[in-house]
Amino acid sequence: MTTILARFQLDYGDFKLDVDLTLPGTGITVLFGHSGSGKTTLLRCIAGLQRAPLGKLEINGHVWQDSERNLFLPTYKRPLGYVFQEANLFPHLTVRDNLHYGLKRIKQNSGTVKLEQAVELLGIGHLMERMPGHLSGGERQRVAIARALALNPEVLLMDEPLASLDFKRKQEILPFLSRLHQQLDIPVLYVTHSQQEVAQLADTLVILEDGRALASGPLPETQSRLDVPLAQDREAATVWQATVAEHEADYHLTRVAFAGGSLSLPAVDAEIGTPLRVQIYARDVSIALEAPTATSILNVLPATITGIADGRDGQTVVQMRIGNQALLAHITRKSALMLGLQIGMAVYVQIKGTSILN
Ligand SMILES: Nc1ncnc2c1ncn2[C@@H]1O[C@H](COP(=O)(O)OP(=O)(O)OP(=O)(O)O)[C@@H](O)[C@H]1O
Repeated sequence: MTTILARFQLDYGDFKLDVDLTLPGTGITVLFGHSGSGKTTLLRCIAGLQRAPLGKLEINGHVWQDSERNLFLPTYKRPLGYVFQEANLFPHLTVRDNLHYGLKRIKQNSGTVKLEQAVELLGIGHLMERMPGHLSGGERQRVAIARALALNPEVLLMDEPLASLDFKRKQEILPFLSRLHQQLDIPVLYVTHSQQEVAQLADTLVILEDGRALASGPLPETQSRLDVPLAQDREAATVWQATVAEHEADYHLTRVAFAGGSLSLPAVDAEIGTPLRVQIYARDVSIALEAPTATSILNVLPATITGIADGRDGQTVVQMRIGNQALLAHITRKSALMLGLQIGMAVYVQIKGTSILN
């Protein structure tokens, strides 16, 4: 399996970047953190737009930087796509010409993504003869992403590509981004400070703070780590990858399977086997010591407590595992004491609500 090794040390005076990351060579890795945490600086180091004095970067086994050997591949020699916050299309060229621009310098048909496939994936076939000035912000950004993909990159770097769009446009474009990682093998490094984008897109999450990686790993594990601030947040949630297993038409329900069992959800219009992302807010999870026998809640699952921490405002944050899946619960401190919750205890979780993200 391909991996991305990224080790950088850089000093701007007030700000220092110091990261040592091993990231998967597939799927979407979200670089998440507050403004000023170093997300863009890290992405620029990976692109070679910023040269970290101490740095090692290896993509797919190819070394793009190794300061010990004084090796630094300039940006134009790095097979990458870069999507910025603003689409940066040439205003005097049609969408078609924008897409073809830059293709001349790369070997056609040598890689995994063809221009036609990028156009199809981003749903922009009907826009090919338009000028950028006649596109919506979301359409412009889709063209910019297709243009980056058509370069056949070994890695796609995206720096807050939705930040300049309003809520409605963001919602329009997110499904296209989800499709990228379902249908392409290119690793995507995606910068955002939006928890919603993390939930909808991330396979791997890197949490940056003050130029350092506080945590890095698969999304549900990283979201539910008790030593990073996300788990304490009022909007704390865990996102599970699941697949549609069965439709219970009489009840208007769909059963989805995940690594630790199955969940009943309000009916989903999707074929059996369709992958789904299911978000479970920590506030929607309650805990019982015995299997509740009389309850209206459909999703009751056996779990093991793996961590307990104080939360805000009289809350306790409980980290659990259900099969291979991590889950967070926010319960009152009083309930945690009354139940005598401890690490290693076998409990039952009741999930009051779920939301489907794709
Ligand atoms: N060329 C530079 N010279 C000096 N300081 C810089 C330079 N570029 C960025 N910085 C500083 O480095 C820090 C990290 O900036 P960076 O843009 O990487 O953060 P970010 O997490 O992407 O923030 P945002 O979400 O606001 O874009 C900031 O304090 C910024 O002011």
